[in-house]
Amino acid sequence: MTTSHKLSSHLPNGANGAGPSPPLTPKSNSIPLGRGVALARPKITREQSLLRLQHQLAATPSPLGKHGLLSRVRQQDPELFFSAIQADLVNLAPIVYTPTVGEACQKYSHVYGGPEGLYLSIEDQDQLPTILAEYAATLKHQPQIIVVTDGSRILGLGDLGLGGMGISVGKLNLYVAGGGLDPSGTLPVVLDMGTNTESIRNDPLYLGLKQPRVGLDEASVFMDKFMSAAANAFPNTVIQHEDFYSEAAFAFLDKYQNTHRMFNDDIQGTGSVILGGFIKAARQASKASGRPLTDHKVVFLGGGSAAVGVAKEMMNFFKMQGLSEDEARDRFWLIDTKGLITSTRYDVVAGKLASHKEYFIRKDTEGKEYKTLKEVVDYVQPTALVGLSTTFGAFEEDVVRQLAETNEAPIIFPLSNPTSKCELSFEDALNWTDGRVLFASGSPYDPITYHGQLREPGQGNNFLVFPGIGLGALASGAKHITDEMITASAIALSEALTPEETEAGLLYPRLNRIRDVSAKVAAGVVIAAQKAGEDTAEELRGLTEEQLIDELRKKQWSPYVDNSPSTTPRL
Ligand SMILES: O=C([O-])CC(=O)C(=O)O
Ligand SMILES: [Mg+2]
Repeated sequence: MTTSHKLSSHLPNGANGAGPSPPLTPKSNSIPLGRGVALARPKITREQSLLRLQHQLAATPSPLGKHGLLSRVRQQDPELFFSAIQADLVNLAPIVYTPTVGEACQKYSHVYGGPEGLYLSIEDQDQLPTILAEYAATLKHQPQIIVVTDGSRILGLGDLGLGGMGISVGKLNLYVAGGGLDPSGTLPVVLDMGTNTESIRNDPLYLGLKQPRVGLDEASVFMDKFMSAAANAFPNTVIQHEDFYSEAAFAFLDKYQNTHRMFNDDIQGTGSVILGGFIKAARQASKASGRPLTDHKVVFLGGGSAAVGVAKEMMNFFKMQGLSEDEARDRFWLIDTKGLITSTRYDVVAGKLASHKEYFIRKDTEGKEYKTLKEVVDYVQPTALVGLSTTFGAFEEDVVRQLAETNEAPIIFPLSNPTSKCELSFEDALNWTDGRVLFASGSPYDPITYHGQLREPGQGNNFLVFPGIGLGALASGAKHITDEMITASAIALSEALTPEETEAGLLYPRLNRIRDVSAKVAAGVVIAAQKAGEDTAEELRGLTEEQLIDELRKKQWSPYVDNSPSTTPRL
């Protein structure tokens, strides 16, 4: 076997990526270490450090520049980093997370500023147990959440190979900022199996394997080795799968869901957050139209892992209204790149449809094919349109206007990320529906004053649930993350809005309450784990939802507060 790196090349400096790095030590030709050195440094308060960082951010014009600045701060001083994020989450989430994190992944090898987690190459797959055991031995605190990607489908930006590390780091930042996880309990991982993006392979600065991505069979062998090495080295960890291409995402979820404590954020996290938003939107729309909740019809543009995952999760809405599984499935129409997925379409007849889409094949189209979104909307007359197509502007004016003609309150969720892939902007959505739209996008849009009224867009991004799912699984000591736990996270999210937020017509709680929201979602997950008999945390049994939320809230980590694991059990 060829080994391109030494073992140590997998290991980040000091602790893990988001965890504390060792203090900077002076080089040998500078003043030697000692009390005198400390006295000879400027005396800086935390407030000054934070203020300086805020000034530097304000003076850095580009979002990517701000992202780079914050990444460097996170590596040197995580408490300062997280205090800055907590002080201004609404403005900084789009910098450390979607949409800017997408650009950071695209340019990862160019802006690389040092290791941020574990970079595991398929060439070293047989050494994974050693690599992870050695890594575990360097840590003071074991990781609690691992986010792992193979970089094969980063947001809607395609195969970015090793650059996918950026998304693992970004997700874990929100686990800390939004969920209250201790940063020393986070471990970002990228599995490098090559990349199918030629321009990346040809880039002299590219840090990953310069070879085409291995096929699913080889990837599965590597994945097996990773999952078992990770479970052995870190037995209490929750593993979040992120941004694997659809086929791999479904295959791995299917394989590990019942054997490991894991979930797939794109299939299940996105599914949950959209179910949560749809529960609110469908109620509002039915109130406006007077039509029953079971009458909603949902057209999806997109047939990837997120689309199928979301549609399956949204079926729970109809089941909650008493529909059977078949009746619930019947409320969905999925369109992929070849049009509406029907039983008579040529690739379906030829048995060439990707297996994850089979569940949603329409059998009632009587041999007719519907190629475009417009044709499908004409045919179905839906009440809701969901976009997971990664096609910018795909919800065109005529389609949106038509939806507005047949619905008092049209539900439109253009969910593709980042903003450069979004199907419809908030502004167009308002203008083309006379302001009647119930809107949620995956990436953030600013509020807009429409006809004198301030309108706030929903952001149906999985960050509203994945920290709660991970923390709930962790706190309950659940052996696995069941479908019921995922659905519970969606229901908890839909119940997390304050009366004022509901009154303002919001579909999701405001981001500045993310810590409360994550605790509420996590409590829902804990209760579902207890009901399913999956939990092992006996001390949480018998607590009410309110008591659970209190417990979880108390354990949330904050910068500069000594809630280290030695004194307080961590989440
Ligand atoms: O990262 C995000 O913003 C949401 C997500 O998982 C994706 O788009 O793949
Ligand atoms: Mg994702």
